[in-house]
Amino acid sequence: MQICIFGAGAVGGYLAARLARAGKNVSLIARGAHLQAIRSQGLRLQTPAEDFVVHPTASDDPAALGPQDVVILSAKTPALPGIARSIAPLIHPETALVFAVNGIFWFYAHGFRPGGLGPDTRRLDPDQTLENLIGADKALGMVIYSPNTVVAPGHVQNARAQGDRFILGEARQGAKARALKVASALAGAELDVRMDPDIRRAMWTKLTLNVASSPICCLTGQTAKAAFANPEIRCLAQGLITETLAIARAHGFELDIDPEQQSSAEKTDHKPSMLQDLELGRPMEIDSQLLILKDFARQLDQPTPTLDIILPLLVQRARQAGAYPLEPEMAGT
Ligand SMILES: NC(=O)C1=CN([C@@H]2O[C@H](COP(=O)(O)OP(=O)(O)OC[C@H]3O[C@@H](n4cnc5c(N)ncnc54)[C@H](OP(=O)(O)O)[C@@H]3O)[C@@H](O)[C@H]2O)C=CC1
Ligand SMILES: CC(C)(CO)C(=O)C(=O)O
Repeated sequence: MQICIFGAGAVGGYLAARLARAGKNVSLIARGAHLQAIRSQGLRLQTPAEDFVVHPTASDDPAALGPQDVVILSAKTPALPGIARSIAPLIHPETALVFAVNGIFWFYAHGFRPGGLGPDTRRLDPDQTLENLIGADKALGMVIYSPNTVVAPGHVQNARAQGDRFILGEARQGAKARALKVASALAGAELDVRMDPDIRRAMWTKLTLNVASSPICCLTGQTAKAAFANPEIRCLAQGLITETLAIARAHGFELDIDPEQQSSAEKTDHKPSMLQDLELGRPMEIDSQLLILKDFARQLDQPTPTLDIILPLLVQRARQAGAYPLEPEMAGT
């Protein structure tokens, strides 16, 4: 099985390091100083429990790697259309394309109409680049519980001693052939990969973490552990989680999540990936993690009073850092 990690940054680097150490046939698409470092010194993964270096093949040119059985795309969502435009050399008719990202998957609405009403997901693939160049039939989603940071070129740090896990499911409701193939490709690499035929439910569950930690950590400049130690901020986090649970419920997903417990779930000193992007002035996932929630809510006339306060502040902060476009966002904030 040929596995390629496209976007071998924090999460992709974590996966690539574990797969390479297990002797899997894994290659990476990376770029810039990170690529140079991986080529010259290898890819280093440091966790609270271990620290090791692997030497997988790495390139910035998909044509140099050729067709793959599994491609894991683990870049920030604003980068996905650009990746789709360059990915053709990695794909053969049976390739499984795994979107290992936070937020609402771009393929969310594909073939899925709870209650007959399909949510409007245009914000996630506005030019339909992903739909046209990849297509939901080949796509899988991966929900990630693994806090990682690229701390220097070629060097990924993981903040959790144990408990990292990756949930995998196909975009197409009821399909499982590709998911089985990916799970078997990833097996035996010290990765806790679980298959879930209802990947949208797993996605909503994870989003109830990001909906609070992403904006609050960006606005405070702190980790979730530090920011949520303040009871008033924890209360704000619970408001965001409660609104997200209501949106999920209205769209057909009743989640058994207690906002109070969920707002205390983050116990590591990890800076959320959105805060990492803000600090580096890199495109932030505000559309796919947050603004899309307002689209979903508006479609069913649901109020989102807490999101309505937080999101304009976050967008303003992101624009000031050059990490979000200046033009008005599609559905306003
Ligand atoms: N980091 C974390 O702890 C977690 C992240 N996630 C989610 O996982 C996904 C990936 O996040 P994360 O790993 O943090 O992201 P990173 O930014 O660390 O890594 C993405 C990598 O993709 C590279 N990339 C982007 N576009 C291209 C391209 N066209 N060609 C080559 N390389 C490219 C980036 O390069 P460059 O830097 O040059 O742009 C970067 O190295 C996100 O959806 C995030 O929300 C989920 C759980 C935890
Ligand atoms: C690990 C976690 C949950 C932290 O918020 C995350 O998803 C991220 O960093 O984007």
